Amino acid sequence: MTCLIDVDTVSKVIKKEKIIDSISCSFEENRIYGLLGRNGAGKTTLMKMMTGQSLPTEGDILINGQSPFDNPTVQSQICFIKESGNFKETMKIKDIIKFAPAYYPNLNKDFALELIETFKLPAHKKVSQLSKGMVSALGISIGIASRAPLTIFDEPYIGMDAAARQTFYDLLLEDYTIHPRTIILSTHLIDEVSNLFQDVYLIDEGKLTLSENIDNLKERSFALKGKKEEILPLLQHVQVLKETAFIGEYTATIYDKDMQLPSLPPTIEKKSLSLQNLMVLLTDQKKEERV
Ligand SMILES: Nc1ncnc2c1ncn2[C@@H]1O[C@H](COP(=O)(O)OP(=O)(O)OP(=O)(O)O)[C@@H](O)[C@H]1O
Repeated sequence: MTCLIDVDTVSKVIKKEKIIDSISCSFEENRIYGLLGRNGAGKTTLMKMMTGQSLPTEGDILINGQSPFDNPTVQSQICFIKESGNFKETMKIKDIIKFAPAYYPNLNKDFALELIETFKLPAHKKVSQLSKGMVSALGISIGIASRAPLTIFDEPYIGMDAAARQTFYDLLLEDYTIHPRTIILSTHLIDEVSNLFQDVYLIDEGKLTLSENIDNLKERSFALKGKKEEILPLLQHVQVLKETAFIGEYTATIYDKDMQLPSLPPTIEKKSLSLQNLMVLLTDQKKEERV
């Protein structure tokens, strides 16, 4: 697998505040990444640096070995769809599609028009005349049709209803299967999209606190339910995220990163954890007291 993006000890200071704190990670070619984290964690700030919209204060970001900043060759390989402000308000949808290949050389105009129709967008209307959900659907249509080797969506579906969001996920996956590319999706609707992700990166207060393959994450995070005296001795080498006790029944929610948990007796019930719950627990500032 070829590395597309190399983020090397990157920090970003804005107005004397360290927003990104020494992040190192890489993004491989043709994989789908979930970039997750709480509000204000630093996801957009990192994506702006990866797309060359701002420079790191320290460290380097390279796309195929080159800095994306002020680099039209690299920029032409990137499509970054933000939660708003992607298009000029005065432009009509049909003109946005007409001129889009100038920015995204791989964009397939016919496919873009097909997507516009799928989302029932009025091609003759200006962006300023569209509803919030329609503007988001326009961004998503351009993002998918761009077929850019690096396509980044930052919370792209503000105002879109559940059915339209599902259409987005289905179309993205369908087109990715035929035209693989690196896709990074930042979202708070984690469970809705978790099936799309191949890898998950979690940012917490500017630091990269987790980078893991989705199958590993699913396999290694769960809740154990049973008698406290039976469960406690098993928790020596795992990360305990939460403990609860209710009428003699004890539950420990754990992340067993290094697969250290011994085999379980039949008296202990093992329940899987949703990705959303895992992310909430991993970023929970008020760590639960032992019960
Ligand atoms: N131009 C700026 N001036 C001052 N602070 C900024 C600026 N841009 C970002 N920040 C701060 O950086 C932090 C991270 O912001 P960022 O937008 O990267 O978070 P995020 O993880 O994308 O959040 P969300 O999920 O809410 O979109 C926040 O505390 C934000 O206030």
